[in-house]
Amino acid sequence: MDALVGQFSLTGGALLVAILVILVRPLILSIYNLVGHPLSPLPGRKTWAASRVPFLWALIRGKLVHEIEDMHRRFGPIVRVAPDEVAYAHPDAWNDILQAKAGYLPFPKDPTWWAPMPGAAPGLVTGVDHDLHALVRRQLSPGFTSRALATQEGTVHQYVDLLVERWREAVSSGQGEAEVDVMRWFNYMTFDILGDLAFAESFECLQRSEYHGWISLIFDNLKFNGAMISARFYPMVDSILAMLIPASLVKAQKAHAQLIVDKVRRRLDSTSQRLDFISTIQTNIQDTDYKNDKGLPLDVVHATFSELTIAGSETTAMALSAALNLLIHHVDEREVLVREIRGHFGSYEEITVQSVRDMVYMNAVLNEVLRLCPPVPWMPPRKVPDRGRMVCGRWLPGGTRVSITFTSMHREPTSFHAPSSFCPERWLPEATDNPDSPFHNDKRHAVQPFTLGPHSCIGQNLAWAEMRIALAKVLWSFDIAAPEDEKKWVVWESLRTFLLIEKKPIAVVLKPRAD
Ligand code: HEM
Repeated sequence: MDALVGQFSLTGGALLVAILVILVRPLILSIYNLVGHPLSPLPGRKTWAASRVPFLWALIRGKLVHEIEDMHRRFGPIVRVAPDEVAYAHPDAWNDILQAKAGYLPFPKDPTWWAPMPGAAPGLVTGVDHDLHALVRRQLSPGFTSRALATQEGTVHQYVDLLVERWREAVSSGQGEAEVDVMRWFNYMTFDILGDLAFAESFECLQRSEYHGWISLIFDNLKFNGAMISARFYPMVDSILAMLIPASLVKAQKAHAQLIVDKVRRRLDSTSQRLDFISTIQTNIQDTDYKNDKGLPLDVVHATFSELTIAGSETTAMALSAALNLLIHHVDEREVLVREIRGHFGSYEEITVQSVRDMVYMNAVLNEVLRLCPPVPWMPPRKVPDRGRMVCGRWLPGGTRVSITFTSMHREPTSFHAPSSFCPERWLPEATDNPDSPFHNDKRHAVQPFTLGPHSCIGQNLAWAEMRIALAKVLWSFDIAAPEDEKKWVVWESLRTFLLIEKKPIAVVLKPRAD
């Protein structure tokens, strides 16, 4: 009996200790985070400073960028958003975090956010190792130069023309007008272009007027991927979540990984001489350890091309969808742009990469679209190197996470006049050159939708070419308007954001141009 009582009290004692550890440890940690942590003096919401939980909860609900923007408006351009993380809406942060400085490398990517899923190989985006990233980037870069773009231009026209043709068909079968979901159609177009330039075979979305299964899987799992990454902060939750992944999803993911492997193999086996994304690395692919060899391991190539397919399609489609969504509701700006496009060209065929490049108002519109609706909503954290560094004039200890939400940076009231309004004129020479313009003092360099430094967007030349050509050809061909039913109108700011922005139909009414 005594032994039984002893055993009970031993078990009870152990339980008590366990409860104390589970409950009291986080409490003590939260108090330390609030009053004793080196980041304690920074402004922000106390609940977010005390624990990582509110941050992750906001991410899982798709509200992270909205909540952080709200904090910036209340507390200023530098806020503490988690016990060990600071978010910036101050323009100096771009250079301080992302650019190399005398004797210093830029801040490395935080592996908690950026590293590949367990068992997966790293690629260009998930390559947190500096040497690996530099090697992949060096090998891919020749496929993204202006010279390469000149040879790739025909592919861009091919799919933009197919989009315009599909929309013409919709208008004629709709007796002179059609309502289309431009989000869906621009995604068809950009994925087809990317597929062609990366693998020499399109995803055939425009031909079939539907998403390829590979793309649907990515879009359907936006929320899930955010949750998976959030779980990395809590190893126990991470392991449990890994066990809860439905077998059907694991199977679908494997099949889709295999699809990229097959596409890469077919492209490598072909004798094509064109300058696309793979041709420049074709001779350097090796099945060896990259540290001891100049070649790229094949699994790194697979991971890179999988990442490239998403990074190079979804983003440009988002920008174009946002552009039309703004233009259907801003009649004056739309009329100026349409006049510029229709006055500039004698025919549809005259629209080329070269001829659209210097269109002043179109560039102003697109810059303003990228400022208000950045396709990549959030730059997940970089980490301050071990010995600590200055960011925006303040010392941060090594290991601090630093991040930037583009919408907060791009709408910071201390950087922009009328920060939340659609004003393409802020980008025109009249604003930059004339001290009387209300936009003269705008900090335009705060707008960096492609970021800066060695990890900045490798595809920005192509993105600009696609955006300008597609916008010019669509507005050359059609008059556009908002649907009459206001329930179909989309407020961009209300879209949820996981790691990417959620896809919602953006309805636009198309008619053949009247003039
Ligand atoms: C409007 C369209 C686009 C926007 C706004 C955009 C934006 C971005 C941003 C913000 C990054 C992350 C940079 C960082 O972590 O510092 C990025 C990276 C990247 N983008 Fe884009 N992008 C666009 C289009 C494209 C296109 C068309 C391609 C390729 C065809 C592309 C390929 C990539 C790749 C491969 C990376 C990773 C680069 C690296 O880590 O070295 N993007 N992009």
